[in-house]
Amino acid sequence: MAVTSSEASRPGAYAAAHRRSIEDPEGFWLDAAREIDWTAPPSKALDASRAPLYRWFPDGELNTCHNAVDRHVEAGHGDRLAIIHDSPVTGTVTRLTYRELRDETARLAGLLSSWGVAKGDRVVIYMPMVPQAAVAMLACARIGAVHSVVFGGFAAHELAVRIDDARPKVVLTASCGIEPSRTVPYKPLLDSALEQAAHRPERCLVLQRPQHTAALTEGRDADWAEAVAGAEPVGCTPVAATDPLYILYTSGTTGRPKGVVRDNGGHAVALRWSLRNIFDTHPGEVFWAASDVGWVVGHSYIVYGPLLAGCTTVLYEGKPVGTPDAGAFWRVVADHGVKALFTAPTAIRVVKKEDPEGELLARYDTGSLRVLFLAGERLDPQTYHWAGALLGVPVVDNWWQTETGWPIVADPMGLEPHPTKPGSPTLPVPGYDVRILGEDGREVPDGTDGAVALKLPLPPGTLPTLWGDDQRYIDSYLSVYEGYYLSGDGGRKDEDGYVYIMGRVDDVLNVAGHRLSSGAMEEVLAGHPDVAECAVIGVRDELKGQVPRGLVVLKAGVDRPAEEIAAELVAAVREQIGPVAALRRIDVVAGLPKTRSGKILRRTMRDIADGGDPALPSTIEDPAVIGALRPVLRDGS
Ligand SMILES: CCC(=O)SCCNC(=O)CCNC(=O)[C@H](O)C(C)(C)COP(=O)(O)OP(=O)(O)OC[C@H]1O[C@@H](n2cnc3c(N)ncnc32)[C@H](O)[C@@H]1OP(=O)(O)O
Repeated sequence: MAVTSSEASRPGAYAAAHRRSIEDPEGFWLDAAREIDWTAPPSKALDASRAPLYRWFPDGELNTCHNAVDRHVEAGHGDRLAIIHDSPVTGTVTRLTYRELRDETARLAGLLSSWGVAKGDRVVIYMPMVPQAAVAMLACARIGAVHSVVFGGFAAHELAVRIDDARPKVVLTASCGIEPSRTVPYKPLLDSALEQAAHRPERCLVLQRPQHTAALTEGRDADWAEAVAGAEPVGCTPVAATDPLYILYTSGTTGRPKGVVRDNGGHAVALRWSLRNIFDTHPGEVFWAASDVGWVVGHSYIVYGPLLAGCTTVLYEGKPVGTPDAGAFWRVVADHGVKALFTAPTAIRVVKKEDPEGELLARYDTGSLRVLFLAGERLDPQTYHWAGALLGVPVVDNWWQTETGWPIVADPMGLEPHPTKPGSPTLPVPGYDVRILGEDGREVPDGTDGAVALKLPLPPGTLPTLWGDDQRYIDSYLSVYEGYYLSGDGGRKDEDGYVYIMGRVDDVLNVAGHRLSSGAMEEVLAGHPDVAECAVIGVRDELKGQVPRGLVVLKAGVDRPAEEIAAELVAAVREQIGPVAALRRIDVVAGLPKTRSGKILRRTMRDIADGGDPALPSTIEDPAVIGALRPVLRDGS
C-alpha cells in the first residue's frame, strides 16, 4: 500500500517503508506510481535485465509536463498559483497560475515543434532565473524533447563543451542575467560558445530582457516574445517512462563533465513521493528552493517536484544578502506564505555573517514557515544551531547528488520525523540501501569511516546512465565495488543507523554548494604558456565551505613576476570556466608532491591546507617537497 500523509506520524512508518522499499521494491514503487497519471500504466516496476544498468517502469508511458501542469488544470486547479517569480534584482514579482503556465508552455512547445524539434531531440537552455526558464523545461517535456540546462555562471567554453556533448537542435537563452553588481549579457557568451563548439544548433530563441537587449543573428536567432506569440499551442506527447527527460552535466574529477540522464517515469514517481514523504509539502502549499534552475536542486525542487505535487513554487532571482540585505529570505517567506524553504548551508552562513543576531527577521511575519531544508554541502553544526534557534522551526539536513536527483539521506518529515543529530542528515531514505565500505569492499563497523556506497539497484528517479556513454557510467560509479554505486563521498553510520557525510574522497570541489572539477581548472592553468605543472585543491572556507586554490610550477627560464602570472591565471579560469569557479588564489611553487608513479598528492595538500597533519604515503617521491610547501599551504591569507 502507498504510504499516505495520514500515516505520517505513525511511529515505525519510516522503518516499515524503508524495509519494504528494499525487500519489495516492485510493490513499493508500483504503489507510489499510482500518484502519477500514465497514458499506459506500468505493469512492472524494475527492469534488471541489463544489470548493472537498471530501468524503472519499462512498459509505462506518460508525459511529465502533463503531470506537472495540465493535470492540475484538468482537476479544476487552473487558478492556483504555479510559479511566483520574485526578482529583487529587477524589482518585480510575477505570478503564473497553472492555467497560464499550461498556455505559455503549450505555445512554446508548439514553436519548438514547428522548428522540427521532436521526441528525443535535445534542447540546451542557458537562462537566468526567469519563469521562462521553467516554461522552457516544461515545453521540452511536453513534446518529449530532452532538455539540458546549463548554469548561467558558466562561461562560453563550458557551454560549448556541453553543446558538443548534447548536440542540441535548438538553444534557448535570454539577453542577460542580472547579478547584484552587474548585468551579465548571455548572448555574447552563447555566440562565443557556438564559435567554439563543433556542433551547430539550427536555431536559437532569445528572451529579450529590458535591462540589456541582445543583437540577434539573422537566420538563426529569433525573438522569444514574437516567435511564441505566433505559435500554435500543442498538447502533451506520451513518452516511454524510460525515455530521457533531461541531461544535466555535473563535474567529475576530469575536465570533461558527466551528462547525468534523468528518465521520465522514475523521476515523476520519485519526486512526487519525495514532496509528500520527505518534504511534507502538499497541493496548494508554497515550496521555495532558493537555488538556481541550472543545478539539480533547481530541476527537482524549483521546477518538477513542487509542480508534480500541485504546489506553488517560488523562483527567486536574488541572493541571500545584498538584494537588498540579509533579511531577503525572510521577506520572501513572508510575502508569499512559504511553508518549506530549501537552500544550501552556505546561504545561511552568509546571512549569519551579515546579521549575526538575526535582527532582520523581526521585520517580517514568517509564521507560514514550518521547516528549513538544507543540502548541497555538509551542514556544519554551528549553522544548524543558528538557523534552528533563529527560525524556531526544524532544520532538516539532507544529502544527495546531481546523479540521484532526490535525497539519499534525510529526515523523512512527511513520513515520520526523527530526532536530529547535528552533523548527520539523518537516515537513508526509502529506496536507498546505504552502506559504508572499506577499501576491501566489505562493510565497516558502525562508527568507522569508509566510502559511502549505495547497493544496487538505485531507486526510481536516479540516473540510469550517462548521456551516450553507458561504459563511462559503469567505470565512474559501478566498477569499484561490484553491486554498488560509489557516491564519491566518505562517511560513516552510527549505532542508530544515522549517516554522517564527511565530504568528497576524490578531487571534486564543493564551492558554495557548487560542484566544480579540479581537473577543469587545472586544464586552464596548464594551458598558460609559462606553466609547467599545476594542481588545484579545495581548501576549507568559513563561508563557502571550500574555495579552490591553485599551485603552479613555472617552466624553467620564466622570470616574469609571480603575481603577474597568478593574476593572468585567475582571469583565465574566470574567462574559460566562469565566475562561479571563484579561483582567487594561485601560488607559484618550486615543486608539487607526487607519488613515484607521478600522481600528484592533492589530498595530502588539501589536508595540510585545512590544518591537518596527514601521514605521507609510503609511495611519495620526495618528502622534502611537502616540507617546502607546508608554509604556503598553511598560509590562509
Ligand atoms: C543536493 C544536490 C546539490 O548539491 S545541487 C546544488 C546545490 N547548490 C546550490 O543550490 C548553490 C548554493 N549557492 C548559492 O546559491 C550561492 O552560492 C549563494 C550562497 C547564493 C551566493 O551567491 P553569490 O554571491 O553569487 O556567490 P557564488 O559563489 O555563487 O558566485 C561566484 C561568482 O559567480 C557569479 N554568479 C553566480 N551565479 C551566476 C549566474 N547565474 N550568472 C552569472 N554569474 C553568476 C557571482 O556573481 C559571483 O561573481 P563575482 O565573483 O562576485 O563577480
